[in-house]
Amino acid sequence: MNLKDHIRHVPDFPKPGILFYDISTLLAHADAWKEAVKQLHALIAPLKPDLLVGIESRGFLVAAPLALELGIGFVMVRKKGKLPGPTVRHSYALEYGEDTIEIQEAALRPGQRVVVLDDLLATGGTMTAAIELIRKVGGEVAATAYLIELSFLNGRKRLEALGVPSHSLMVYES
Ligand SMILES: O=P(O)(O)OC[C@H]1O[C@H](OP(=O)(O)OP(=O)(O)O)[C@H](O)[C@@H]1O
Ligand SMILES: Nc1ncnc2[nH]cnc12
Repeated sequence: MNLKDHIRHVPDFPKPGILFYDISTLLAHADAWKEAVKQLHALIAPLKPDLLVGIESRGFLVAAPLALELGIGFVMVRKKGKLPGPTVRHSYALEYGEDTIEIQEAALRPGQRVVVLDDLLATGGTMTAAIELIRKVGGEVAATAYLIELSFLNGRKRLEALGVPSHSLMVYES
């Protein structure tokens, strides 16, 4: 099965000039979605994380089923203002805008090894901010993983500079 057959390309969304890689079509196809989760499981299980972290919102869709499959917990990184109690937050730029994300201070125990999941790696701005937050609350980021990587936006290099490897199922080079 070619997972790329299940990704819809939408020009000029959410802004003129952006080609949007839509995972809705993958999620709606039971066999393709099951295959994607299976392939991510094969990449992540050998890393033996203590926890998975998912980034709101599409990252949740990827991290939650995988955490269940791995039999480990799942921690949310959310857009600002959504998490109760003490949090740390970080603002960042992404391919088509800017935003602020947060994690709860008590989300991780010091030294816990996490893998961070998102649906897509573009510039790496979102993931850089997430790594910053996880490190601030004492976590160790073993790796990041994605369904889709837009390699021409060089997110992987940006994360390598932080000492964090990236794994992706589908790579688009232009
Ligand atoms: O590598 P970057 O340039 O940072 O871009 C990647 C991020 O952009 C999208 O999130 P978005 O903020 O659109 O949120 P959503 O998941 O709620 O749709 C995507 O889900 C990644 O989180
Ligand atoms: N081109 C793109 N398609 C879908 N999600 C994205 N997040 C950042 N860039 C994106």
